Amino acid sequence: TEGNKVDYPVSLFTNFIMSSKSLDYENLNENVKKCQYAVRGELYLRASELQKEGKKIIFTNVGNPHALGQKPLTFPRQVVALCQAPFLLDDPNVGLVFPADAIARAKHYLTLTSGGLGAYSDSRGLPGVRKEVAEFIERRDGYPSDPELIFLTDGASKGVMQILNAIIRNASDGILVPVPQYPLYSATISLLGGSLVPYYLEETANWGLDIVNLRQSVAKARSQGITVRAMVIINPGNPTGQCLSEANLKEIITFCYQNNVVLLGDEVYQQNIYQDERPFISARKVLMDMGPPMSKEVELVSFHTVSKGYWGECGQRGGYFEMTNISPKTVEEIYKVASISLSPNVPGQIFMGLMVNPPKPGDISYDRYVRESKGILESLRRRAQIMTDGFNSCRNVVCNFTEGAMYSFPQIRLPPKAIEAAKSAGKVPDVYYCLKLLEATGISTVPGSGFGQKEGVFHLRTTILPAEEDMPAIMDSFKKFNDEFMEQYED
Ligand SMILES: Cc1ncc(COP(=O)(O)O)c(CN[C@@H]2CONC2=O)c1O
Repeated sequence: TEGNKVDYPVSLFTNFIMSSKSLDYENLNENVKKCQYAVRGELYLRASELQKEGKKIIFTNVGNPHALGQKPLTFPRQVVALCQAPFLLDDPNVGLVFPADAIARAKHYLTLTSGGLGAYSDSRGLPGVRKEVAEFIERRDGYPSDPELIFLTDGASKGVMQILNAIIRNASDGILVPVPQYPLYSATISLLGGSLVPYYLEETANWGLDIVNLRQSVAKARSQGITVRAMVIINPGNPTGQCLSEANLKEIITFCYQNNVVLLGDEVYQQNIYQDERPFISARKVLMDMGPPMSKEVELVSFHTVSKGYWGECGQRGGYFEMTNISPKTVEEIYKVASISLSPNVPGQIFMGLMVNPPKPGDISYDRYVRESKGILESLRRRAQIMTDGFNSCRNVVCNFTEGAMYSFPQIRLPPKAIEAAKSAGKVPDVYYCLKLLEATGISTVPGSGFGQKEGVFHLRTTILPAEEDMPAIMDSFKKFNDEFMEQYED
């Protein structure tokens, strides 16, 4: 060296400049590159670009009620506000702004935490809130529930990922997923290097589950060397909105018992029911009703969230999963992995506690809570009907009624010339159609191909969340676009 100048061999720099960087795309985990999540995919990105260019966009791609104007329920926000700012509780005028039951509830939750909302909780969540969830399940199903088998999570998504992570060992492990499916499942299975085993819902049977198709899917997977380990049900369905009947659930539980498959019951839309023929019944209740051996043998994990229902508190990231007939050693392992992330977010946990244990008759806040929640649910039911009727008024569109959840999933019959045009544009037909819809009307949807669908059949998914007063105009705008599209491409 001369003085303090260090002469490095040129090869070192050459290597440095020539070799790609660790986080360059080509060096990424292949499973990361493989996974897809259409709900915030190409259409959403294009809609965001158009919004930046000043176009008015109606983001009906995500089940995100507050982003579309739904007001939060008052009581939970009062309680969590006081929990977030406990110094307000010391203000002599607090009772002038907050109702006594909200004040009392906030004080209760603060005693459950170990130092307020800023402190980590147990990795499974606050025991006091897990107890509230267990009591909710007992009231709902009529069977005891153990708080020790309930883990609170940052939204149901994280719970689903934790459980799939525990199940999937390698590419030979198959997970049965309903198609059309919510792409949290396909994306997570890809990310974890497992195999998705599709079972097709029958659109002409109101997206009913066909047990024969289920058995065929399993047989095909096994012939390919796949071990089917778990079965996902989404009830009510996303994107399809169907509600499973008690008979369906009995068939599914029997199937899981006969095939030694763990049932993953995604029940995040259990509050979102828009018809009376098939009210929500939990997989756990049906399992317990069936009695031994199944009620003792069939492994079940049930998921719930504060993001849906008439709460719509998506951003609070509150969720839980409950484990039934899962071996204690496995529960410990799942707890061990949960502890890596230290703690689910505490405000989200409190929202979960409030959702499963809302104001009761006689409470000061009860009337307002019932008025607000009933109002939201009744409006969602009306919007589901407006949207279904709007789609079915178009000659090339057929749409099953949204029995539950918060989506409409119409089938769009595309003429050959449109399919040709899509091909020339290098797009999947329903992506092409949804992009044209977006450009013409600002309505941002998700193409059916993002959820999986039968070959040669095309759909789009939209939510029933736009404000009720805007719904007729939105459906008129859709109908106008669709009629013009068909004029252009129909033979
Ligand atoms: C069936 C299903 N399970 C789980 C989740 C995740 O919920 P968390 O918010 O609790 O993680 C969603 C969210 N639905 C997405 C979000 O909005 N639109 C959708 O399709 C869902 O539809």
